[in-house]
Amino acid sequence: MTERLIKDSDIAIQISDLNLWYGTSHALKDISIDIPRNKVTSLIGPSGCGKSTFIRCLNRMNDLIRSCRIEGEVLVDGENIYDDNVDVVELRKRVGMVFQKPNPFPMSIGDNISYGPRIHGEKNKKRLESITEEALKSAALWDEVSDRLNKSALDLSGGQQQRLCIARTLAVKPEIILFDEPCSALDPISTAKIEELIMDLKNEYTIVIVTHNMQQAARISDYTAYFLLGELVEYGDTEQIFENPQEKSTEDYITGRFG
Ligand SMILES: Nc1ncnc2c1ncn2[C@@H]1O[C@H](COP(=O)(O)OP(=O)(O)OP(=O)(O)O)[C@@H](O)[C@H]1O
Repeated sequence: MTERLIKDSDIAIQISDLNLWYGTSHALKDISIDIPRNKVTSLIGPSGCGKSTFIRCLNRMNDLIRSCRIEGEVLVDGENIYDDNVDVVELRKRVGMVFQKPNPFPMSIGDNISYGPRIHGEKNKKRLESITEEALKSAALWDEVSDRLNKSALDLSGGQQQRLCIARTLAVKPEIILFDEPCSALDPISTAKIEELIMDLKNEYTIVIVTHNMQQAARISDYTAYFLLGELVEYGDTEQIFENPQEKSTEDYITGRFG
């Protein structure tokens, strides 16, 4: 289903007629969807429906999969990210990603954050320190780690590691942050902290999140997209999707009748 519910000037990512195959398996079918700027958009749907595949298209993470073939357009700020001349490293700086399992680098907390800015050319020690502090503050982790920036990131709790990964993403100043089930490995308290953080971050960033947790989608997102078998079944305002779904299969899914 194609629905243009976002005003042109508010669109951060415009996806048109996106199709994706893994070998001969057609995993995403004719997806057209506009993702709004400075909002949280959730992608929901039963296991295997293509949510992760879709979110990975938004910063070309699927390029790393050899059997994968993509057709269609993904415009970020009007530029097709699948054009031949696109610098993928630069794209992934603009469109950051946080994964399901926290994946800090095996290095100190401080170095985890300054690593990205350093590889993108920042060498000034003072500036790196202030970028690190700012990113950790934005990720609501500074107070917990400011006295141990030189200690290994691997000694942090799972929830702290995930906030560290968010800080690491923020440190390279993205425009868009993709979250692929960021809370699925976390306890309820850490989950609540990440949800609060995501809601704060939308003031400055465009957020897209894959979640299995429908309460989470309802709590934190402005817009929700429901996928089934590689198709976008329904997309709309989160309240409308949860309270007044237009499609029977959306209703069946959100009321727990299947999936
Ligand atoms: N690297 C891959 N190679 C081949 N097929 C893949 C690959 N990754 C995913 N698929 C297939 O593509 C389809 C969509 O998978 P995807 O992981 O995107 O779904 P999902 O909705 O994110 O599922 P889940 O909620 O279980 O994570 C599935 O049939 C899956 O088996």
